[in-house]
This record gives sequence, C-alpha cells and structure tokens, in this order.
Amino acid sequence: MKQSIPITVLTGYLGSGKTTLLNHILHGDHGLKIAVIVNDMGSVNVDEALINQGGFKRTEEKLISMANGCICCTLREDLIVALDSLAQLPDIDYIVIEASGISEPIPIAQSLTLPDNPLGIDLTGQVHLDTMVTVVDAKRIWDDFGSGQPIVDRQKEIVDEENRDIRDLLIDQIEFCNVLILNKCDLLEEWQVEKIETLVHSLQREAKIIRSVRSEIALTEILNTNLFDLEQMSYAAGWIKELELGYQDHVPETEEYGISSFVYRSNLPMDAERFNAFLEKHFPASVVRSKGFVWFAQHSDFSSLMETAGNHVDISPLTYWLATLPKAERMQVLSEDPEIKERWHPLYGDRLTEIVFIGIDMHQSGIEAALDLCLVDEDALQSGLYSKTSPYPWEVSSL
Ligand SMILES: Nc1nc2c(ncn2[C@@H]2O[C@H](COP(=O)(O)OP(=O)(O)OP(=O)(O)O)[C@@H](O)[C@H]2O)c(=O)[nH]1
Repeated sequence: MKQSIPITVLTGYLGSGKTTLLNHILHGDHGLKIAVIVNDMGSVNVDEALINQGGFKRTEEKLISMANGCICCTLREDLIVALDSLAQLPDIDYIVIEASGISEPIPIAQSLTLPDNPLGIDLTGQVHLDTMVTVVDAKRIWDDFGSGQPIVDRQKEIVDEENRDIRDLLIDQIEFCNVLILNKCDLLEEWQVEKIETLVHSLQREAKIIRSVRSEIALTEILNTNLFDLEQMSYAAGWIKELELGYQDHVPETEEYGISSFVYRSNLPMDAERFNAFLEKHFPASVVRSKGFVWFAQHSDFSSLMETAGNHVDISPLTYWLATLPKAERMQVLSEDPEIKERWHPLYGDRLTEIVFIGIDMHQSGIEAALDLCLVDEDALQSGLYSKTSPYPWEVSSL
C-alpha cells in the first residue's frame, strides 16, 4: 500500500526568507524526491521563476505554482485539489508548500488535516502534515517591536478584531508552528538577536527556535520531523477560533488587513539611474514587498531581479534575455514554450519589465506614474540617444 506523503509547510511574512529556504531544501542532500507548491499573492509568480532559476528543473521534481490569491483563503480548494493529484503520483517522497507571505497558517493546516471540505476530497491517508515552519525576519521584528513596546504587551492589546494590523499576522505566524526560523540574523547585533529570541519565545513556547542567515539550517530540523500534532496544536487559541468559525468563514487578508497587490509591466526599458533614484528617494512606504524583473536600457542583454522587503532593496543581474541568444537556440526555446512566443515583441523579443507590488493602502496610479517617468522612450531607444551611465557595476561575464 502507498504510504501517506509527509508535508512541510513554510509560512512567514513577506520577504522573510521562505524562497531562500526552499532553494536550500531543493539543493539539500536529503535523497528525497520532493514536490513543491509555491503560492504567490500577485498574479505573477516570481518565486516560481526564481526556483526554476535555482536549478529546480535540473532535479526534474514537480512544481505546482498557485498565483493571484492565497492558499489560506481564495485558493484553498485549489490547494486541496493539487495535493490530491500529487498524492496519485507514484514517485513523490515529500511535499513542501511555500505559502504566500500573507497567508495565515491555521487555515492551511486545517485544509491538510480536516476531512470535511466542500469538495468532498479526503486527504487523510494520502498526505499528512509533518512540520509547520515559520520563517521570521529578525530585523523586521526588531524594527517593528524590538526597540519599542514589548511584543507581548502589544499582543494583549489586540482585542478589537476590527483593528487587526500586519503585526497581528506576524504574531499569528509566530504562534502557530513547530519550528521557528529566526532568519536574517546577520543584520542585527548579537544582543539584539538575543532580545528578539526572548520576545519570540514568549509568544511561542512549544516551537524549536533556530537562528539562521540566508535560511541555512540543517534540513533534518524541518523534514520528516513528525512534529505536527493536531491535538496539541488544537490548544492554540487561534486554531480553536477558526475551528469554531468553520471552513467558509475565514476572512481574506485583503479585507482583514487592507492588503492589495498589482503588477507593473512595461515593454520599454528603465533608465538605470532614474530607477535607482526612485528606489532610493521616492519609494513609497505603503509598499511592504516588491519583486520582479527589470529591463534596463543600460544593461540590455540580460534581465535584472529587483526586490524590496521593508527598507531593504536587492537588485542584481539575473539571466540573458532569450532575444540575445543565437537564433537556433532561441527558436528551440520558443517552439517549446508557446507562452513566451505569444508575448514576443517584434523588436524587443522577451525583454520586459514586470514587477509585483504588495502593500497596504497603496496608491497604485501614483506608483505607476513614478515608474513611467523612469522609462526610456521609444524614440530615444531607437536612436540610441539616451544616457549610458548606470549606478550598477555589473559584469555580463558574471551571469
Ligand atoms: N541580509 C539577509 N538577507 C536575506 C536573508 N535571507 C534572505 N535574504 C534576502 O531577503 C529577500 C527576501 O528573501 P525571500 O527568500 O525571497 O523571501 P520570501 O519569504 O520568499 O518572500 P515572499 O515570497 O515575497 O514572501 C531576498 O532579497 C533575500 O536574498 C538573510 O539571512 N540575510
């Protein structure tokens, strides 16, 4: 008889280090054939692309991407269907689910453990929840709570459901897990990490707390741990509350916290200096997380990955545009991937800027207008009359 497949769920706030951890797992020396479900709230699943870049295809493992919603609410049924279909595959040893950064962990655990969903699919015996992991950005916790009011006092204050904010989501994610990874410890001093560890421990007494940099932890801490125990977890206050409310009554984060997302797209390139000035001087505080691919006029042969998480900005060269590859190679990829072919621009090929913004009460049109001002226009591009200077000292050979 086929054995039930264990599942590890990775939750954690936007930009905490879940994808970094997932890539660490996929490159790990565990000998497991792992299927992965990646969930992104925006309509473009950037994580999926990054995981593919990270060598996922090489391992020929199974990746299911769920975008434009959250597996704890709008995509909950899709998650159940996906797990049901993965369980039918003959050679999967393990499933890792990366939840979107705004997912609440309890409804996800519910979907995996309770047989009474509206689809009538009973996952019991096919898959089981092995470990709930929460990745926490230690720097963010420090900025949000560490230097000011103690986190436990804030928790006591949270009595009015109408006034829940992002910090409550962070607390929910901290509270409901078996393993808590305190990531980005490199961004704090030792005494600060100690303080944060104490604060987190005051909220979460059961979970194992592991400090990390770039989510580098021993994989035995989060795979096949057998730590998830439904009965024990049922004592968690939030879990009981959700159970009482029932399956359908989970309030989506969009309503609960005023979170929204949109994708900025352009077929024209960005001017690197103007884009950099936007990031450094005019980046709106309402954006909690952004992530995407940028075409820079000054670095036109390859795409760049830009991402922001809180106050941190990361921008780096990623990979050559298909349009720059030799014709035979390009035709080969295009014949295999009709989606790229469909989006192919007659002049610029697959070059495109595509950035997902997730934030709270964002002024979308204002952000779009600011980004439009960074574009190099068609005439300048055609004539080559645009600034060639860039603040990014990238060597093409490093790709
Ligand atoms: N300094 C520092 N940066 C880190 C660390 N771990 C991850 N990062 C960076 O933080 C950013 C976010 O990391 P991700 O792994 O994409 O975070 P995520 O939780 O998957 O983000 P979402 O999918 O948007 O929720 C990236 O730029 C990472 O390179 C760390 O330990 N230290």
